[in-house]
Amino acid sequence: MNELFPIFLKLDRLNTLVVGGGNVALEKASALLRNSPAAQVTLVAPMFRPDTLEFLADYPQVVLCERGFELADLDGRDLVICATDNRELHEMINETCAARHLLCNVADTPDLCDFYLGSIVQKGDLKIAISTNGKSPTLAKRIRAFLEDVIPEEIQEGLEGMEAVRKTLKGDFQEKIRVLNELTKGVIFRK
Ligand SMILES: C[C@@]1(CC(=O)O)c2cc3[nH]c(cc4nc(cc5[nH]c(cc(n2)[C@H]1CCC(=O)O)[C@@](C)(CC(=O)O)[C@@H]5CCC(=O)O)C(CC(=O)O)=C4CCC(=O)O)c(CCC(=O)O)c3CC(=O)O
Ligand SMILES: NC(=O)C1=CN([C@@H]2O[C@H](COP(=O)(O)OP(=O)(O)OC[C@H]3O[C@@H](n4cnc5c(N)ncnc54)[C@H](O)[C@@H]3O)[C@@H](O)[C@H]2O)C=CC1
Repeated sequence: MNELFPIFLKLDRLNTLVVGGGNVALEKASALLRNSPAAQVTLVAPMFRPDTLEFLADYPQVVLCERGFELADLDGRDLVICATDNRELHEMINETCAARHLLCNVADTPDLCDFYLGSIVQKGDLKIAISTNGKSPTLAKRIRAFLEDVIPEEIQEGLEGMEAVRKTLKGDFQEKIRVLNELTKGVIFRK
């Protein structure tokens, strides 16, 4: 059983630190910023790869610190993602995060993670996060591609229509639920 609890974070209101500036850091930073383009992200690393710098150039709010990690880098953070090639550093950061009640993800090291990143399907306002409980990120990627394929682009019109109806419904909560259930009965996934 997958016991992970999924939530959807507002990364523009949180402060995220990515430790590292190489390939894996780019993967994690792009997962953050493609989902939340206004995410407040700081990266710290003595070396940033050109691909990383090129990607981050589109996000002017992102802060880069070109030096090794320092403990003070954890001050004021909400989330920390470790993506260097230094396992001991990751262990130290992970322990410090635990002591400070900071949520920490260590790329490719499930044992040191408080949370995992998921595979994300995006269609307008619809977002689906997929987790395989760490069993197979590759299978998660395949499932994402499948869902991207089968969910129609028109889902956005459906969502906007429902939002409009929802705003017009006044009064009794139970009645509201009844009307909304009725309206969505025949939508896409007919049983
Ligand atoms: C536990 C977790 C922790 C975390 O990193 O958050 C984790 C752990 C590990 N990943 C590894 C490898 C790969 N990861 C990917 C890809 C993704 N990995 C992601 C998440 C997660 N990866 C979390 C679990 C998510 C879940 O439950 O499903 C995704 C979904 C999200 C993201 O990272 O943005 C993103 C797909 C995004 C997309 O495209 O949809 C690929 C495929 C590829 O790149 O093509 C490979 C190579 C092939 C393979 O191994 O499958 C290894 C072995 C490293 C080694 O061999 O050294 C470990 C460590 C281990 O398993 O022990
Ligand atoms: N590239 C990949 O897709 C995969 C990588 N890995 C492993 O993940 C690790 C990272 O891989 P890459 O990102 O490709 O390496 P990389 O060499 O591209 O990046 C490593 C980054 O860590 C930074 N770093 C090193 N010491 C630091 C410190 N004290 N403080 C802050 N930053 C520091 C470096 O400056 C660099 O930016 C490696 O151990 C690699 O074996 C595992 C599976 C796949």
